[in-house]
Amino acid sequence: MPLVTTTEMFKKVYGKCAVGAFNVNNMEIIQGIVDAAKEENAPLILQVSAGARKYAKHIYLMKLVEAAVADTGLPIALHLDHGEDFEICKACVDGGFTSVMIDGSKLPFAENIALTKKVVEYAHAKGVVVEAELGRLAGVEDAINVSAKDSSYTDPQQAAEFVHQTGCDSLAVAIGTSHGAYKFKGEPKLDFPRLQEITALLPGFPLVLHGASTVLPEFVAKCNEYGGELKGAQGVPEELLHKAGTMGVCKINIDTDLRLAMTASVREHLAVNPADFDPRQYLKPAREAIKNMVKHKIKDVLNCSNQL
Ligand SMILES: O=C(CO)COP(=O)(O)O
Ligand SMILES: O=C[C@H](O)COP(=O)(O)O
Ligand SMILES: [Zn+2]
Ligand SMILES: [Zn+2]
Repeated sequence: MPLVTTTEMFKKVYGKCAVGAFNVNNMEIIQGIVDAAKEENAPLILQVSAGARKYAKHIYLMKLVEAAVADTGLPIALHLDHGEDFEICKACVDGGFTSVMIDGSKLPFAENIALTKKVVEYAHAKGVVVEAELGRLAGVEDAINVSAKDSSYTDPQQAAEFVHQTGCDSLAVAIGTSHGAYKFKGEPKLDFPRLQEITALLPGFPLVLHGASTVLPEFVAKCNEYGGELKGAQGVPEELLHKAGTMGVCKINIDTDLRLAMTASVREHLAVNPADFDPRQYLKPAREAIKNMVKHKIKDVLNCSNQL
């Protein structure tokens, strides 16, 4: 089984649930994630950021992901996360990725369209699919006023126009999520009426939610218990993610929860076993922590077990 694109996965899950897209940076992270997906018989997207490519190198990540496919037999999509220009998208298309994101969300509307279109033309000619982004995932504060929200959240009419003009295969939307471990100051909220409007204007079209980690309290607590300093960390509640998965969101991006699971495990292990110095002693439980967390996401939050 070669790497696959997301086209068939998204068709299969549309309106029912979302596929988990997990950021990968090294072998233990990849192994923890794919072992979980294998046990859940779930579709899977592994994504690589520009930072991950720089840290681990394209070829190492590529070979590790190919090894994961050979080892598990799972249909896995390999995706570039937040490609910021044509060149990095081209490098990933040419380098064996099956999906790329061109993130022109910081550009004016017309420039975002032009850049996305250019990437779509190049990628589609090589059988690679393209995720684009419209709207800004700024940190959302409780007191955000309506006009600030209107200028940063995805405008439904613009979303429809953007998709028709660019020919992109999926679209990341801004409805209240943000990247990292500090997503909300007050009560976590997503703009579901806005999501509903976008879905109504783009029926059957796959939407993507970035910044969708839950920032699981058990990992935050464990980090803090063993010397960490994560004060006020808060993510997207699981039931909101589950709901988004029934409203046209087909891909849910998770990175922070992987980082927290791994760091909590390493901190605990080294605190409890101060004499240990073999990396395998602390990376093995860290890999296991990632696997258990990802299984929980797939099964209980995204609801995409057995969707192959
Ligand atoms: O959107 C993401 C990667 O593109 C990750 O979001 P989190 O920071 O919420 O995990
Ligand atoms: O959206 C960002 C992802 O969490 C990737 O983060 P990174 O750029 O630090 O690898
Ligand atoms: Zn973005
Ligand atoms: Zn993102």
